[in-house]
Amino acid sequence: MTPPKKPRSAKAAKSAGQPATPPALAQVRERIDGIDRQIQALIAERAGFALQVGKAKGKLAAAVDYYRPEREAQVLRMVVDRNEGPLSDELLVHVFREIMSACLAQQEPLKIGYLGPEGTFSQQAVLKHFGRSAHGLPLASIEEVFQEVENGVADFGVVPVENSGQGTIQVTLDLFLTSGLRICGEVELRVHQFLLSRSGRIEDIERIYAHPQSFAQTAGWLRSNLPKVEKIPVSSNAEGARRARNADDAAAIGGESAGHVYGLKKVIMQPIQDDRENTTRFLVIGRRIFPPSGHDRTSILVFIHDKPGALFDVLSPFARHGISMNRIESRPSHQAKWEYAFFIDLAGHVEDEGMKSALAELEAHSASVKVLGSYPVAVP
Ligand SMILES: O=C(O)C(=O)C[C@]1(C(=O)O)C=C[C@@H](O)C=C1
Repeated sequence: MTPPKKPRSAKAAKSAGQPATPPALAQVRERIDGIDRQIQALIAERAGFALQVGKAKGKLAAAVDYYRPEREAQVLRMVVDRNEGPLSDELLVHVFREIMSACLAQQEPLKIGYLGPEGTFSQQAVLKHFGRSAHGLPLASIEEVFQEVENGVADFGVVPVENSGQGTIQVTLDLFLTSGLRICGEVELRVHQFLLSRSGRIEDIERIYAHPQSFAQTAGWLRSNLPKVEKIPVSSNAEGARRARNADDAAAIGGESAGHVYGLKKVIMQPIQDDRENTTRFLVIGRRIFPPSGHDRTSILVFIHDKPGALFDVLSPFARHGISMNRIESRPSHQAKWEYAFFIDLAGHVEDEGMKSALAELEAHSASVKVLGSYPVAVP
């Protein structure tokens, strides 16, 4: 989380209307009530304009047609640019996402598929990106998330693609090899692992349930603090929390929301993962590519044959056009022996002139190129 911002100076604080000595509590609360009235009236006014924008888009079939991720990203970037504190960028972005989520849901809430059950980090990523007014659909697997977006049951899906400590989630990349879906957004989620149990008392714990990834992310803490406790791997952290709910001597490892959903207490108030910066990147998948937001990323898939200089031919058009590459990952193509697919993330949008030229040059050299999507870079 970005640290809360302080007013720039004593002068700034004064001009922001903060008096030198605090008035009595009742008076301050009166001021707060007045501000709340204004905020509420402004939110209602904003919701009215959002409805008007909706109408201006013409008669559209469903909520998915009103959704504009590029506009949402621009709104949130303006929030960050205006922020002079004392609240953090992350917190203000969260508040404005919720307002936009509610404004959009006035037409009809978006339906978002994710890897369930409830309480997973994927569900947290859905809430972070689409807000609480969207309707989450917990699904059994990442494959099912792709299927339900393909067949229109879900408007969008949210799938994990990489973790800062554990690397790529290969199932997700491989699904793009055959799917016709597009990437419409990305979400970065700071992953905080908590030790959760029914009693909340560390001395009661004799066994811990968790997904193997969560055991890996907390291995150091467990070695130092609970070396003798039995570790039982399960299919998801939410499943571990479900099992821990039924026993006094068991605990689970998982996100804060798994604790809420399954009624467990935090045994330790702080997260217990070894890497404080532990972050997972998720992709938003949908059925189309949206226009540029002004700060975008493009993901492409390039199929090449194993021949000398093949990788050089893939990379050089982007270098020639001054396009930065953020990530490159290779996977067997699953189409022909010794044929590879390169997943490449580039700075910019497919509608940019430089990107168009680079992609045209690339197509002339490689077996085939598939644009997976152009989407706004994650806002905090
Ligand atoms: O600007 C629009 O196109 C809107 O529909 C308004 C609005 C908003 O609340 O700001 C709502 C939903 C869209 O996803 C983007 C923005």
